[in-house]
Amino acid sequence: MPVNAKEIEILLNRNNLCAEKNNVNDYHDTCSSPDSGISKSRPSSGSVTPITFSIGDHSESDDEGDSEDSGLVMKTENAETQTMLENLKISQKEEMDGRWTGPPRPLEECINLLHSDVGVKQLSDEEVINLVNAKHIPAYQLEKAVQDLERGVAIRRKLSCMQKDIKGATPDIPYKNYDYTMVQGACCENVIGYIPIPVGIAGPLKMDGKLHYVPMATTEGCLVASTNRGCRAFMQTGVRTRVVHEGMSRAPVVRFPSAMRAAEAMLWLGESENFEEVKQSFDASSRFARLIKIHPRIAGRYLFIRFVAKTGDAMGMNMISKGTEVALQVLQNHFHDMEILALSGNVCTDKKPSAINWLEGRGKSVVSEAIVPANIVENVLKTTTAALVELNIAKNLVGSAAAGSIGGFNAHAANIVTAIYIACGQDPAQNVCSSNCMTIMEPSGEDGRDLFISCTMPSIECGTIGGGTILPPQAACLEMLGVKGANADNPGENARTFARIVSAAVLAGELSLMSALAAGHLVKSHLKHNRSATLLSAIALEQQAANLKITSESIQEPQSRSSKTSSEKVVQSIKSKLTPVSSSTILKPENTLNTKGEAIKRSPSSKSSPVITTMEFLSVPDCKQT
Ligand SMILES: CC(C)(COP(=O)([O-])OP(=O)([O-])OC[C@H]1O[C@@H](n2cnc3c(N)ncnc32)[C@H](O)[C@@H]1OP(=O)([O-])[O-])[C@@H](O)C(=O)NCCC(=O)NCCSC(=O)C[C@@](C)(O)CC(=O)[O-]
Ligand SMILES: NC(=O)C1=CN([C@@H]2O[C@H](COP(=O)(O)OP(=O)(O)OC[C@H]3O[C@@H](n4cnc5c(N)ncnc54)[C@H](OP(=O)(O)O)[C@@H]3O)[C@@H](O)[C@H]2O)C=CC1
Repeated sequence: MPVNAKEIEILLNRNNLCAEKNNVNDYHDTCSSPDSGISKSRPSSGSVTPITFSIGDHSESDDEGDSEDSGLVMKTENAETQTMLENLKISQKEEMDGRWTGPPRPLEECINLLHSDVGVKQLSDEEVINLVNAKHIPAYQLEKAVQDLERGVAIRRKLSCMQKDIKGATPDIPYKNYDYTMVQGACCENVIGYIPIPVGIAGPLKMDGKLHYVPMATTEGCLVASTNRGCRAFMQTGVRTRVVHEGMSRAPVVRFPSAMRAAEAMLWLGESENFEEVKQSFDASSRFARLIKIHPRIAGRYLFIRFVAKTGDAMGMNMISKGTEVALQVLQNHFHDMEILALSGNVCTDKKPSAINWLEGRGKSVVSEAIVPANIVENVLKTTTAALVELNIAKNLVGSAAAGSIGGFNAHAANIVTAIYIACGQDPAQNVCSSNCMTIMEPSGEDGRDLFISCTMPSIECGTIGGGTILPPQAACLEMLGVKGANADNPGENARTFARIVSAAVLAGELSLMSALAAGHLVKSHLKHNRSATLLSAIALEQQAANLKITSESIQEPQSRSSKTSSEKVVQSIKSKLTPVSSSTILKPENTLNTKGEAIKRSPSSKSSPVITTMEFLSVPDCKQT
């Protein structure tokens, strides 16, 4: 179908909006939001949807967003615009090849096409949406229905844009050029895109004689810099690590007719031949999961049976859950009156704070240590061993005890664990127990000016295969650490190495943050690395403008959608929209208050020129200080 001028205008406007918001739009919607050009139109006959999207004739559009669109139409004389139009024509034609571009056809016709062999690809997005709304396609199975992963995601975005509450948000969530084959059936459902998170690198981290570069995905400025400084401090002497225990756990809750009967089952599990019988079934469920311990805990008629298993290179929750289900069948063969209440009874304990993981361990239990020479403590960390040791006792040991902490005898292990977990495709919810850590610092060397530091982390739940580790960017981060996937020669070795790296990186993070706290540098460093100066100066300008009572009409929505993604644009738009203050809006010097609410006395020079223009105001250096 030929592309008409109105459509191109609308597409261009959408494109323009996206580009304005993101500067890059190759992974964004060009047509996903009513705000960005898709209009409501009356449903055609056969359609059951109260609101539909029209990609065809927009002449009848009554969308309230239209006026916004028309205000943004670009002049076609512009050469750059012409090129964009041509590109859009081409891309639209490619997109439409073989797909219906006319007004939606009757529902019955679409249903027939849906169930035909080749027909589904011919349905327009609008027709697919009609089928979803008429409950012929579940919205969560769009990818399967249209036999195209990215198109399925794109249509779901259009559907979600129809929900009033979220329609404005979706275009800022990228979705294009992503490998959804890895996501389907493994990592996420009802997909509408992905969230890009900045990934920094800390290192080299010298650990057990090898250098590692540690990827960390975070939005907390200062965190990577801090961990990097810790790594730098370890460069001379290195970090030593050891995995001291290994075992993932799953603890179902079962119930018996009496507490005596529950006790009987508990004692039965303690017999070695019975353990062997259960283990045989458990181990048969996987090539890598190996039951090493059963730890039952009784509470009246309830029995919590904590199965502990090695899980090779996988974090192992799916594997161990599968094995546990089989093992429970064995137990039920012996105890017919045993009632299985749930496969997880919280004694596991997964993704919740608990003493049991802190005491018994879960996943990999790792200890790491390093000695930092006095000159490094003083020159790189800007503090002293004595100050660090004293602070560590006061904060990480006494402070955490005073807070009633379980496993939180550290400064910020969770920061490092979570950033590495997100980068490396771990289950981020497992940061809860994986961050259990006790940091110990002691004076070392002949004069006690060197620092001994260690971190003990009993429950690092991690893997290098399974879960999110299969996604290409996350797998690349594991690759950077040399631990991607299964270790063919020695299954489990990659996951153990990964756990050691996590622990060594935590050691680096602990050392650096504790040093910053001891030196009184925390706030200074976070104000430098952890606050958007551009955005804040834009906000400060807005506040200044408001304080100076510049007419509200002269500042039009500085935080409007089209400008909020670029703080520079906010500044620019404020600058461009601020007009010189007319004499009717001149501020009397005595009406101008400083931040303490006191009247600001103007200098004679400012008095001699009573009309303060906005540009003058913007150039006043003090305006940053609000
Ligand atoms: C920010 C620093 C590192 C500056 O530290 P500095 O000593 O002023 O920096 P420097 O310029 O002298 O450089 C020293 C080394 O730091 C590294 N470094 C320095 N700058 C960078 C950078 N931009 N990017 C990457 N690496 C950087 C780098 O390794 C460098 O060595 P070089 O390579 O030059 O020989 C320091 O002040 C610091 O570590 N601050 C602590 C920040 C921190 O740990 N934040 C974590 C979050 S706090 C929190 O969330 C938890 C909390 C606090 O609530 C928990 C609690 O209750 O305790
Ligand atoms: N089910 C649950 O209760 C929970 C699940 N999760 C989720 O579980 C997922 C992770 O489960 P997990 O069991 O780790 O991973 P998977 O479910 O992906 O299982 C690992 C798979 O890798 C195979 N494998 C191949 N080589 C190895 C090797 N060297 N070592 C170990 N396994 C190998 C295993 O084989 P084989 O089939 O022979 O075992 C198994 O099929 C994550 O997405 C996480 O978010 C998180 C918490 C709870």
